[in-house]
Amino acid sequence: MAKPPSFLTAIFEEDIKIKEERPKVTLTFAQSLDAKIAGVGGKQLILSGRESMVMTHWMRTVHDGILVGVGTALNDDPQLNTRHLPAGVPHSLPIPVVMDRRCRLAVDCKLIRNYAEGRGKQPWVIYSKTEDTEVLERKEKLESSGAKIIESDENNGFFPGVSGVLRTLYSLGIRSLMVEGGAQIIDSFARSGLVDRLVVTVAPVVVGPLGIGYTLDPASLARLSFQATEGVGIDHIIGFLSK
Ligand SMILES: NC(=O)C1=CN([C@@H]2O[C@H](COP(=O)(O)OP(=O)(O)OC[C@H]3O[C@@H](n4cnc5c(N)ncnc54)[C@H](OP(=O)(O)O)[C@@H]3O)[C@@H](O)[C@H]2O)C=CC1
Ligand SMILES: Nc1nc(O)c(N)c(N[C@@H]2O[C@H](COP(=O)(O)O)[C@@H](O)[C@H]2O)n1
Repeated sequence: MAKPPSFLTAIFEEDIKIKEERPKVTLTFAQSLDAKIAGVGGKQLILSGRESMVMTHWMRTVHDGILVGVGTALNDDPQLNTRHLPAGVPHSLPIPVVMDRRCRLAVDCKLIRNYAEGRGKQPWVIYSKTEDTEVLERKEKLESSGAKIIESDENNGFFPGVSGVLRTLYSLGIRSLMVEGGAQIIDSFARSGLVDRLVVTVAPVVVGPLGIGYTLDPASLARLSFQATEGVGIDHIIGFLSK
C-alpha cells in the first residue's frame, strides 16, 4: 500500500463536531468472514494481510492515543506502534493507553519494555480507584516500571467507564483516540454511542465457531453512516463516519 485509500483519508479529514469535552474516537478492528477477531481460546490471529496492516499502522499515526483493553494487552502483548510503515518517513506515534481497572498489565510487557528501551511512548494505564491492597501493589509496580497510572473519572451509569475515560484522556491532551479492541472494549465503546469513526477490516478467512467474536447491539452505532467499502490487498475495508 503506497498510500492510504482515499476514502479513508477523507474520513479522517472530515471535521467532526462534538459537544462533549472528549477525544474523537475511531473504533477499528480486523475480523474474519465469519466475524471472529481471534482464534480458539482467544489465540491472537493475524487476520489482516500485509497491505491492510500497513493501512492500520497509518491510521495509528493520525491519532494522539491508541487504546486497548487489558484482555488484549495480556493476551497479545501488543506494541501498538507504527513499525510496518516505511522507515525514514517521519510520522507521529500515538500514546498507548490500556483500560485496566485492576492494574493487571504485566510489568514486563512490550509496551513497558519498548518505553524503557527508548523505542516507544510511555504507556498509560487507566485504573479505577480502590482500597484493594493487591491492586495497589500492582499499581505501584507498574508505576515503578515506567507506566503512567491514571485514575479514571468513572461515570458509571449504563456504559461503565467509557465516557469517564474519554473525559480523563481529553483533560490530558488526547484529542483523537484509536480504539483497537478487544471484544469487550468493542462492545463497550459501541454501546457508549461515543464512536465517531468505525473502520473494519474483513479478511478472506474463516475461523470457525470456536473463535472469539464480538457483539454490536443494532442500535449502538446509530450515529454512524456507511461511507465506503474498498479492497486493500486481499482484504476489504468498511468505513463509517458520524452523521
Ligand atoms: N482482530 C482484532 O482486530 C483484534 C483482536 N483482539 C483479540 O481480542 C481478544 C481480547 O478481547 P477481550 O478478552 O474481550 O479483552 P479486551 O481487550 O476487550 O479487554 C477487556 C478488559 O478490559 C477491562 N476494561 C476496563 N474498562 C472496560 C470497559 N469499560 N469495558 C470493557 N472492558 C473494560 C476489563 O478488565 P478489568 O475489569 O480488569 O479492567 C475487561 O475484562 C484477544 O483474543 C485478542 O487477540 C484484540 C484486539 C483487536
Ligand atoms: N488490524 C489488525 N489486524 C489484525 O489481524 C490483528 N490481529 C489486529 N490486532 C490488533 O493489533 C494489536 C497488535 O498490535 P502490534 O502488532 O503488536 O502493534 C493487537 O493487540 C490488536 O489490538 N489488528
